[in-house]
Amino acid sequence: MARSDWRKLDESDVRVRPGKGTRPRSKRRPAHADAAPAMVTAVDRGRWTCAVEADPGRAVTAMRARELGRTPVVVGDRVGLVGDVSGKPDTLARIVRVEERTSLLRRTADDTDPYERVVVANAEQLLIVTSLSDPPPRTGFIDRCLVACYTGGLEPVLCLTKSDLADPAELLASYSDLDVPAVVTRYDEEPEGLRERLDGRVSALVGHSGVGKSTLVNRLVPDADLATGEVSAVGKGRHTSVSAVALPLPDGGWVIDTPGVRSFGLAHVTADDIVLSFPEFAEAAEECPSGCGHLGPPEDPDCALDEVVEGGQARPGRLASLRRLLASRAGLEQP
Ligand SMILES: Nc1nc2c(ncn2[C@@H]2O[C@H](COP(=O)(O)OP(=O)(O)OP(=O)(O)O)[C@@H](O)[C@H]2O)c(=O)[nH]1
Ligand SMILES: [Zn+2]
Repeated sequence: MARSDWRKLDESDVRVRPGKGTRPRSKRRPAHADAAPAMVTAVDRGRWTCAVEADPGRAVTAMRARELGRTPVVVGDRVGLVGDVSGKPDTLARIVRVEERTSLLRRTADDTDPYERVVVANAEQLLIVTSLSDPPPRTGFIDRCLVACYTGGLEPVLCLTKSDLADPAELLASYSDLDVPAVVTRYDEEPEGLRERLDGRVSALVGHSGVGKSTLVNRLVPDADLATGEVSAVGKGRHTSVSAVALPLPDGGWVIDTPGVRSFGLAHVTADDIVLSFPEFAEAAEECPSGCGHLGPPEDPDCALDEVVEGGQARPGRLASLRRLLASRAGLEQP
């Protein structure tokens, strides 16, 4: 899959190599060469929970070193830790380094939070959890997730739940032209296909309330309730974690649950960003008039993408799917 130039989306989110800025190198910096590599698994009010690479079972609580300034540090970030990394009660390590991110998943701004924020860094794939019935699937949501994947550098995976209630064939058919991998699950069967997909990888999960995401997470991660309970005990009760949390899979890999994430910020996404994820159309898009939205006639009568299909270099279904994604982005711009 061609990667779009998602790194340009928002400089402030991606300024992840501290030390390159205006701040002079401090004398202490060389000591950070042996900072312990770790991954952020949870964030809660100025404290970061990290899993040390050498011993992933050890949960280390850390603060952000002053020299990092306001560099955002989110779940999935690969960091360097110094200080007390024993993970013993009442100890506190310091995050002195944040590695360059390989992917970004960004949340839409809402009323309580006027800024778009990175929710998860470095996830390799996004599991788009959708129930086949009760609640019925919403393709608009799926499409927006796909755009977030293509522009954020994640591989999308459709996870269709509750197949005991409805046949997945129709929904699968409507995504077949996008070549999105899909797994189908039901709660009375072991999710073996899903386990295989997740094995050894870092995967974020997103889905609307009621689609069966908790049911899945509990199945995949024994003691998931326990793990989330620990980090979400912020006066709201054990199971109301509101930010992403990474949970270790028993055989290696992580699932990052994203409670409360209902959609993704597409405000900075351009039509070209999306087209770049479709290699067969990327070149033709350069022939389009500037500012072309690539929707085709009547909106974009001179769009060059139709010629790719007419010339037999791409399936018509691919262009239709691409344009459906483009339209879901364009729809956001209307009041
Ligand atoms: N028929 C059927 N019901 C399911 C399946 N998976 C989950 N459910 C039911 O769907 C409801 C919602 O499941 P949850 O796992 O709580 O869904 P969720 O997406 O985590 O929703 P929230 O907890 O609200 O975030 C529950 O009543 C589950 O028992 C399934 O495969 N088939
Ligand atoms: Zn065009």
